[in-house]
Amino acid sequence: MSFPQDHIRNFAIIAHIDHGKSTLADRIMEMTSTVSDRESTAQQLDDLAVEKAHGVTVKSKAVRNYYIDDQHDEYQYNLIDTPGHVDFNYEVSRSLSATDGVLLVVDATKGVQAQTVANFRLAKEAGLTIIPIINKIDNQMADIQKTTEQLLELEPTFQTDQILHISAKSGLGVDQVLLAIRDQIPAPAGDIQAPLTALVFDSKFDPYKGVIAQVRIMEGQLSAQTKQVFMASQVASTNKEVGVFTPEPQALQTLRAGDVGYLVTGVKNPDSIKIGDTVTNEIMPAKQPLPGYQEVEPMVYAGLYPKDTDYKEFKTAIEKLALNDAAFHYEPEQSEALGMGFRGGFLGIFHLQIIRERLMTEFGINVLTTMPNSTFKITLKNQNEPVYVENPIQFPDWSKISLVEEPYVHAKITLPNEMLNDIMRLAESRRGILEDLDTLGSMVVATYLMPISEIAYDFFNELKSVSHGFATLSTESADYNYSDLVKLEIAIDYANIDALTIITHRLKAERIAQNMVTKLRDLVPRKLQAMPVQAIVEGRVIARENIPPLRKVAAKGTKVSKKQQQLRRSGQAKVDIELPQAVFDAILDLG
Ligand SMILES: Nc1nc2c(ncn2[C@@H]2O[C@H](COP(=O)(O)OP(=O)(O)OP(=O)(O)O)[C@@H](O)[C@H]2O)c(=O)[nH]1
Repeated sequence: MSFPQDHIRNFAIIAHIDHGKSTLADRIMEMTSTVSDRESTAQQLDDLAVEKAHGVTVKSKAVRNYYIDDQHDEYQYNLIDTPGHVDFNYEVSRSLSATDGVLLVVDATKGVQAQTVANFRLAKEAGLTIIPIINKIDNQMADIQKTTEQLLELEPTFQTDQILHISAKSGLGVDQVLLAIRDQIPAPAGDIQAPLTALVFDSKFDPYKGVIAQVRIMEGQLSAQTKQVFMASQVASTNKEVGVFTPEPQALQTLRAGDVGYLVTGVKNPDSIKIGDTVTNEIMPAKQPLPGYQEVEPMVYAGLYPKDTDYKEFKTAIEKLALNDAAFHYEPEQSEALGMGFRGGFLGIFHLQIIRERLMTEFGINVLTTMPNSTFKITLKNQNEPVYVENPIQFPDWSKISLVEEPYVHAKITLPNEMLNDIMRLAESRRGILEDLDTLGSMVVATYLMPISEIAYDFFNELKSVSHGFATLSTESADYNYSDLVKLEIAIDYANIDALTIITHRLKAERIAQNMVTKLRDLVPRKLQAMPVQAIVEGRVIARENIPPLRKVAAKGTKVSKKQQQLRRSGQAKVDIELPQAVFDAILDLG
């Protein structure tokens, strides 16, 4: 069924974590009879197994709903679900560009929180209509007045009587939300007769259908079985099907300007469709692509190695996963200790965990991940042009280096006023330099210049724990800056273990080295003879422990000769040492 544009609304729900976004989405789907009561299970939109396990929404999705208003007029409501975790901010902005307005949901028992502020800013920057909603008014702890004041501090142009009061749980007041969407969010613009431009805002790989893209049609129309071109990647194909999620996929003849839907691209290679690309018609192409999304740059890199899977199968899984996740980058890598694998690029540690779990749940592949690091910019003594290194193993010998720089970010931390001192201490311990301090009612936005490597490890979790979940973080890349970094290598039984090499700040090297050797002593599987674990920086052993032998009395003749030691160090004689994931996990905590 085709809808006139003025009967279409495209919107998203944004909120701080746990403020009730998914519950409201469920209720809207129920009340627009998209999903019948029978089908309704808790949190319809979170269908990836990982999302269930973490209780957060990882991938965006658009669902078409049909709303019949008080005048018995029928509207098409396209609801785009957005993720909540800070690592996925890029997905929020991407989903927002497919909408014309947002529902800003605030929990009445918690009030405006950090992610409320951060998401509000993203929506405002995108020029979207914002409908403020206070949720959980059924809860005894609800403080509607205070929450209203905080919303007015956030946006003085909000009118008190326009702020909606609801219980997403019981459905109370949600009818007013449906009316406000009709009355306040603008209908999509876009000429149906113009050449096609459609924005790809998400995509995934289906083993039977190939690449399926989610698109917002900006201009023109896209029909089933027509020839289309992806303007950035220059891939042309005849699509197999177009349609919408209701939330089950439902095929349609045509998607028109203003519609949000899916496109079975007819493309088999997961690599060739990029999120942010513009789809146009091959016969009547658009002159210009839409302004694309920002290329998402990884913040951290780590090695990914299959534990008991064939490399080819692993490679296919990685390719499919990357298609579904524009922020995940990868390239082949080889390690002496771990064999063939990939160097993955991620937005942060949480993103890395998600990828690891998705490989397990969606592909049944168990992977081992090495210590994450950021990119290093190194100027060598005899060269002018710097080299960029993403893998600690390729970090040059210290004697050849004249300057090491690492990427910094502007880290914007939004937090309640009274926590400022604690957060400042935390940021300074991570080499943060305060750049800006901005007050927004009861909240403060502190901006720090910080090395990505300091944020990549566990900064977000620490921030959460120091602020009891009240602070949020968003980052924007800054330039490279000088850092006194050193390469810390680990040798077990005199053999360098490449996968354990890390780059760290000189002032932290000794503490980290001592922690590493202590953990390795306990975690590396024992052998018949005792084995030394050494941490080496710039040719010097700075920490050492012994892995005890399996039995108290060492077998005779297992002592390693000086010559043998030398051969092992230079990699000419291999030692067979098993590295369980526990080793890498333990070292991850060292930050
Ligand atoms: N009392 C009450 N509880 C609610 C209401 N809305 C949501 N909740 C509860 O609040 C919790 C969080 O709700 P969700 O809908 O999962 O929150 P979310 O914002 O989608 O969370 P993320 O997906 O993790 O960002 C759940 O336990 C809900 O049952 C409400 O109106 N009243």
